[in-house]
Amino acid sequence: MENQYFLPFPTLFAFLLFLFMVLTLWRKTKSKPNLPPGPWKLPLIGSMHHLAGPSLLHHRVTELARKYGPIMHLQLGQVTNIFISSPEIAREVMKTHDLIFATRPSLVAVQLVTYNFTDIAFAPYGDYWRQIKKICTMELLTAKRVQLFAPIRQEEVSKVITDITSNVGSTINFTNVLTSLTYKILSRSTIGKILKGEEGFIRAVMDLTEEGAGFNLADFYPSIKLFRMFGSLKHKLKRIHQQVDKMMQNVIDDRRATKRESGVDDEERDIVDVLLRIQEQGDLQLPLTDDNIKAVIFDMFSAGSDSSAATTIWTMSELLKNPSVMEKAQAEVRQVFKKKGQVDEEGMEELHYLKAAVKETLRLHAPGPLVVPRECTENCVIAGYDIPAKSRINVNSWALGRDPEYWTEPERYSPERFLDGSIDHKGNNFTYLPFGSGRRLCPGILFGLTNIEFILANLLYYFDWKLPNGLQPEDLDMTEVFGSAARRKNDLLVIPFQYLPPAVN
Ligand code: HEM
Repeated sequence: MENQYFLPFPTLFAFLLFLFMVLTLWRKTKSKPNLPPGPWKLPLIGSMHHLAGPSLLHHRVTELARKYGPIMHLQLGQVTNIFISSPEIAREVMKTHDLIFATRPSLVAVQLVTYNFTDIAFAPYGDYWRQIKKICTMELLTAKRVQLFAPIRQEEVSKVITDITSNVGSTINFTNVLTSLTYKILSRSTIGKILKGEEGFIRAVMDLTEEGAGFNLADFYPSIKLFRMFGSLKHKLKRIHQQVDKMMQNVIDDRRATKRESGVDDEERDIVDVLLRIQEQGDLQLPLTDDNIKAVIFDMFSAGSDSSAATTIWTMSELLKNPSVMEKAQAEVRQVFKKKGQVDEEGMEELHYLKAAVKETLRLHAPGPLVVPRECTENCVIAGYDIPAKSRINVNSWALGRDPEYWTEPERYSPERFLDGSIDHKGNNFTYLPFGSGRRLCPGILFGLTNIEFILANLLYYFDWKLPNGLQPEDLDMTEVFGSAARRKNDLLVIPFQYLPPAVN
């Protein structure tokens, strides 16, 4: 009798063949995500060779995006990197799916300088980040606090005005003057003083920030632990970090000692005072350690000082390069403060043209041209493409600000395009993202802009400016470099001429 449980051979063969084809097809569609387009890859390094060469990273990826499209995939070592350069797709990432992209990649150098990611900028999305960001926006950088720092701004800016007054007619290094001024305002607002050996501290913070932002092999091969343990970077970074750590710990210890000795809890004058009060209250879900406080102090310097100095220097460069814009900005400042005889904080709200000029600077020269990288926490679909979990997402704010589809004559410096006030700094318009957008939006917008605008208003009120050595405005070099911020490659040299003598208070 024929066995009823066995199929005839041809039927069995056809069935197995069919099953094999279905499985192969399923595996193909299942295991190969539909990634965004991108350039060809080599084994091990992926697309890294496409980034080799003298071009800055944001310039190079903008060039590549012209070929591969506004959502582009670059495999860099083991890490999937996604570059975005259209406002619609930036909106999908930073607004529609903001939660999935609300964390940052755990970069090796950053781990050390942020005390194991317990700062604000690089803390992974979660309870700690929510707590520290809330402290930052509700306590450290509120409008009231920024206003309380006004006397610091006033004092430091007046010292610079006096210095420049004694150097009228001579060439001054504007880059140095403004880097130091921005640092001093930030330092006094954050830790209440300017540390001895100021130059050393600025240099150390800049070095740490630059090393942290720099290329590090271990970040592209996260599974190879050996890369994490070795490398010259680690030693250099450790050495500078130890210096900075010691300085910050001394600040905290001194402050505690002063409070103990005086026995009074007088008003909070700076960010350290606020953080120590919050630490002592002890009612946080996750208690604040001294390391957490140092991580936040470091963030204030690293996120706030180079970005603000670079913006002020770029604005001055653009005004010098565009004399008609300089004339309008100066006329406005001089008109607004004519009666008072000096620049003060109350009049700042009336400086619509100067504020538009700063916005225009940030469109063309955002200090973070690729915002700050985010990491995707789960598989998701963006613009119809699969984005695997752990991909690094880079929103190209430099390309967005220069896209001819959204900006007329994008390379022209024209503050007028911002005068109607329809575009704000808060990342609601995805063609303009100098401060990022969504949950990770920069909390230092008000503080940064208040400092930048106040410094510029003073410089334009008291002085006229010329380029040295008969250099014509159109010949001013605007080449940029990228370190801790996108800044001028060459220092800005200028000659001041007194327009009004500084006010005597
Ligand atoms: C012109 C000045 C500044 C610019 C252009 C700027 C830009 C940015 C950008 C692009 C981000 C990333 C946002 C994102 O991922 O969506 C950021 C984050 C941040 N900025 Fe600023 N920033 C400036 C000034 C400041 C200042 C003055 C401070 C504080 C003193 C500050 C503190 C921070 C912090 C703590 C973060 C991290 C926020 C988070 O991850 O949740 N920034 N900034």
